[in-house]
Amino acid sequence: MSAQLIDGNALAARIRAQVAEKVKTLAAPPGLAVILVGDDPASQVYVKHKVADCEGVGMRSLLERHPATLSEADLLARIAALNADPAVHGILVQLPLPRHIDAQRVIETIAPAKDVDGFHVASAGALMVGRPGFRPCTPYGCMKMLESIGCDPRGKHAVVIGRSNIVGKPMAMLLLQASATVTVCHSATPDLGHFTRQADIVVAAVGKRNVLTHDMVKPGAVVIDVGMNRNSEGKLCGDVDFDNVRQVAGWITPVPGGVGPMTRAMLLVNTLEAAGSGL
Ligand SMILES: Nc1nc2c(c(=O)[nH]1)N[C@@H](CN(C=O)c1ccc(C(=O)N[C@@H](CCC(=O)O)C(=O)O)cc1)CN2
Repeated sequence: MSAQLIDGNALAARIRAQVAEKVKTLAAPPGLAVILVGDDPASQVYVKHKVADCEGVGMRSLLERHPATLSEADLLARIAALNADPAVHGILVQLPLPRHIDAQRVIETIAPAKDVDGFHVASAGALMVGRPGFRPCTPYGCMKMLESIGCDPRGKHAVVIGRSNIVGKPMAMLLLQASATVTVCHSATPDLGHFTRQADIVVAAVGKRNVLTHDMVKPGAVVIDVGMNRNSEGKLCGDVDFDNVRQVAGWITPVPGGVGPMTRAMLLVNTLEAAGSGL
């Protein structure tokens, strides 16, 4: 039997519609500043979508494009100015940044109250101790996808493949907070399949094609694919061997059309929250 698809495009559209309804009730539209440094082609596409998403739900967006030669000091000065601007509720700096800029220092310069990416150490700390705060958009979107199919992580074994600060670690924390038993695997994990075969929920977030194959999945498991890679024909694909894993899994997210659109939708939810309103 083939797994059921978790349609990220459809769920994201529903969330955007809810955000748009909420924005209409506000005295002033929430404002999101999006900073792009350099000309990475994928980043250009993502920020274009983010700006369009804002407009689609009635939010204000402020896109700042800077050349790859922008100095770190100048970028920090721009963030300080946006921190002080009351019309800007959320600030995001598109990653990756050029090598000469320390991304962590940049993130730490964003006012925690405007950290709609949820990458600031204050947001990460709040997540760690279970306090309210901005949740990073990708793992937040993955949790919404689980909720949408009625998958309550409580008591389930979840395996997260990947330990990045923006996906793997916060994903593990969110699943733990939802009372899953969580295993985090990574590049130094021997025999990855030993762990994933025990999982009711697998989240693959390493950025490497075919990290998860059908023999590594428990029948009926929920498989969430965060990967964003290109195959040998240049086609977008995830970390999961989709065609084969879908024969074993119970639920699976596609790439494209899965986690990506949800990442963008949760950015809108965080921006709404930064403007003082929740869904
Ligand atoms: N400041 C940030 N930088 C980055 C983040 C982030 O959350 N904040 N995450 C990723 C990139 N990313 C968001 O910025 C992102 C990637 C992909 C998608 C998406 O919608 N993907 C589509 C396919 C798009 C395509 O055709 O290329 C899909 O999966 O259907 C949204 C957001 C790194 N940087």
